[in-house]
Amino acid sequence: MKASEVMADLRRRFPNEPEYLQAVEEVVTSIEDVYNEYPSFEAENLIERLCIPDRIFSFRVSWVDDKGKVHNNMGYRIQHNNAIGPYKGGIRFHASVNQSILKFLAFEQTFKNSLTTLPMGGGKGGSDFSPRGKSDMEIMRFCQAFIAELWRQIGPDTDVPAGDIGVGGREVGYMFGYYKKMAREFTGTFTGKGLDFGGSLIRPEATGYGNCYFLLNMLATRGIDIKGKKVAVSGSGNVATYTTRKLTELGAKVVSMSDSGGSIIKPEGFSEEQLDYIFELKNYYRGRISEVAEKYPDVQYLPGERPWKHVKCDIAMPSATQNELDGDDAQALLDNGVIAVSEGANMPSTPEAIKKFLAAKILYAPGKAANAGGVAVSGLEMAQNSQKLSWSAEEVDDKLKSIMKNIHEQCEKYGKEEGSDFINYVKGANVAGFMKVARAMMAQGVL
Ligand SMILES: NC(=O)C1=CN([C@@H]2O[C@H](COP(=O)(O)OP(=O)(O)OC[C@H]3O[C@@H](n4cnc5c(N)ncnc54)[C@H](OP(=O)(O)O)[C@@H]3O)[C@@H](O)[C@H]2O)C=CC1
Ligand SMILES: O=C(O)CCC(=O)C(=O)O
Repeated sequence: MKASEVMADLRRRFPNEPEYLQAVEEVVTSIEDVYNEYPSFEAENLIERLCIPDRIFSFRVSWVDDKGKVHNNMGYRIQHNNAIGPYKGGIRFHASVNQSILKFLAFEQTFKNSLTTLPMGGGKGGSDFSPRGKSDMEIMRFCQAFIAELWRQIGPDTDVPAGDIGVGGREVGYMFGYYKKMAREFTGTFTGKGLDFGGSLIRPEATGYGNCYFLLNMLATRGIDIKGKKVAVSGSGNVATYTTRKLTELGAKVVSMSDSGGSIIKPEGFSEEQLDYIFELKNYYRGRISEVAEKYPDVQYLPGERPWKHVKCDIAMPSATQNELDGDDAQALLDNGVIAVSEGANMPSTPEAIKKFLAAKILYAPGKAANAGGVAVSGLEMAQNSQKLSWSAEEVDDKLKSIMKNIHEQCEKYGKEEGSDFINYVKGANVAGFMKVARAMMAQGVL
């Protein structure tokens, strides 16, 4: 295959799906050489079958708000690839959700899940419904209406959803409850469930903690200690807040956080009290990040800004959303001496930013490797559910550490540049993730 021809064809067929095309281009470009070493791949047009999702469900979700007004949102589930296990991936509720965004996420998820070494295929779903400002009853009615449409397409061995932006424990609980009622079964069809009904210890922490474990593995390749390092984090949701918890435990200093309204910065690092306040504000009270600066005068709020250009840091961990760090942001980080970028979010760096990080040969980990801890612990939750057992927090955390170490090793194996010590984690993650899925697809015939 020629990556440029594959992309030209996909651009012609899916012209209005920029995020999907962006995610696919990165992968096809990185795997082009290895793909061409296996003529049987091309003979079975594997690349096209891998890039185009197995199927897409889209549907209207009608629900009634607290005042009796009827709203209609769009709902989707993308079942991308199940060569190595049931479709698996989160559900996103955010006003910006569309088919292109979910197709990029489902595509990325396929390679990420492969990297975990657990038997999970790739999928993603969601809705353009925004949970912000909605009451618990409105959220519940929306989740029930969403699952009323989707429940027939998912199941413990078919497709296992979980959380993502705008979907946390509360939403998973409502969706699981309604699924259970419709399907008349109590199985592990969702992960990220409450601990009282089949959830796994460490699942809420897993994406943020896993990213820190991956970062430690990267820093170790250059003999760098994380203690005292300044870390710019973006976002203030599930991934970002557990990232800052682990960073603090490891002795690093968090110098920024953000939400869709703007960023907060503190060049010498937030205190533990401030980070605890942010954790509660965002996870329990659903407040705005600007409130932190109102409470603490030594914290600066920058409305409408992303943190990257505004505060010096050694390490950046973008943990909010896609394309939140562009070429100019990357240049500012590099000018300020950044040594590592480890992505908590999915595809937060634009292609221009990635090019700059790779050219500067800093430690740069793409989301599909660095944030795989979340779905990995989801895979462990599925294993516990099918065994009807719960493992201790220590056992799950140990498994998470060893999965992240293994992902790092796979990236090193496929991404180390010849004649140098530099590891191209983008290439490493894409090739390693691809090879396992490709072998499984070849063994199963043209489907
Ligand atoms: N949850 C998980 O287990 C995993 C999540 N991820 C990825 O991590 C990222 C964060 O997810 P998660 O923490 O779960 O989601 P949350 O909903 O818990 O938090 C999302 C955070 O990002 C901010 N944000 C969302 N959209 C935008 C936007 N368009 N511009 C600026 N800020 C935005 C939100 O701000 P606000 O509060 O204003 O909306 C919030 O601070 C996503 O890319 C997700 O796909 C990856 C692997 C696993
Ligand atoms: O836990 C999961 O199934 C999915 C997590 C997720 O959405 C992701 O890895 O992007």
